[in-house]
Amino acid sequence: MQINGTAYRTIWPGEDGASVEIIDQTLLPHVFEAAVLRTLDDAARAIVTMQVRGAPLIGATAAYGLWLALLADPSDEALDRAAEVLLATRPTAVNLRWAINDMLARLRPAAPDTRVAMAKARAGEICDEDVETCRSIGSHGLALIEKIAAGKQGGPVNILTHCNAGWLATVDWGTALAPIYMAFNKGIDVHVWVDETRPRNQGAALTAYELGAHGVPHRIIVDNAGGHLMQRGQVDMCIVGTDRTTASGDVANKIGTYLKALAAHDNDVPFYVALPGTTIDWTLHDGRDIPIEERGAEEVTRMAGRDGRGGVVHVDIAAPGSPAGNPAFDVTPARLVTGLITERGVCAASAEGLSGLYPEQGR
Ligand SMILES: CSC[C@@H](O)[C@@H](O)C(=O)COP(=O)(O)O
Repeated sequence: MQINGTAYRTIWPGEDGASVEIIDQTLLPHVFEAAVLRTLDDAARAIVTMQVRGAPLIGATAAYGLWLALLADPSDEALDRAAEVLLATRPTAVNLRWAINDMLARLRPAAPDTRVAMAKARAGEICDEDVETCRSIGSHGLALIEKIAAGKQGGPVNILTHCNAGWLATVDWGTALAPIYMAFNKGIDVHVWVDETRPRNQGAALTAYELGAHGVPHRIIVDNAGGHLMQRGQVDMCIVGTDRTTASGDVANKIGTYLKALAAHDNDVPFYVALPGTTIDWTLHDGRDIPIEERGAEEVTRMAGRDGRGGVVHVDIAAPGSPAGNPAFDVTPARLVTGLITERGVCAASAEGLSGLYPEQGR
């Protein structure tokens, strides 16, 4: 996607041949700046501190993290240790495990002296594949938006999204936002309701930033506004991303997604989830088995922002001394999901729907 006329991906190999660059998402929307990762620890830290975030991008960063580890030490032991370190960074997004397993399956049989080049090449391929996958998700989701647009008596197609599942959460295009970008590019009148997505505000900070940079009409709303807007007929469809989808179509996504799905169900608003095949955990059938990340209480009790001079400020918003809980994801049961938008097409959120699109997984 373009920022100020320049096309960017969210991650790319450095020109020195020994580093990886990322867009530092902890500085957005105020500062657009790249950060340089030179070591395994840099890559792991970037995932833990959420300089990079979003399920597909976490996977891509882990793949490059393995390459950085091998640059320092291409031995079997170093490879296994690096995989362990990266796997421990965040628990919910299964793309992390997918990318690490994909890399290990190719790198373990290789001789240490060929591993480094192989690792860099495969990490690059994972990124390229992610871009094409998201582009396909966009085309399949576009057809759904077009259908809704055709059935409307004028006015924009109002789409509600939660958290950030745009190009910043992937290598490019995004998952939930890819269909929206394609609809906008095609001249369809779209308007996006952007859930602010407390406590880290990925909606207000990142989704709004992306949509604004691309010129897509949008409005930021507080997380609790969605149900009200749906009751008033002001939401035509919801599209969200996911960090892990079970083989039966239960969907883990940013905390608050489940409540939006309940409100959508109650108001007959279609609720779609966009995902690449790498986000499906074929080993799980019950969404209650998905590990849910518990994050620090300070994300709930304090708000971070910028003052007029661009400095970071933290403001305490909670009663001093009150404890806080911070589950980062929730699970929306398949029965509340209208359809899954994948790179292979749209299917029902069910075991039958998913195995129909990915028959090789059943073998
Ligand atoms: C295409 S990304 C899908 C999800 O990863 C996204 O919706 C989300 O919940 C991101 O959570 P985050 O905690 O910001 O990594």
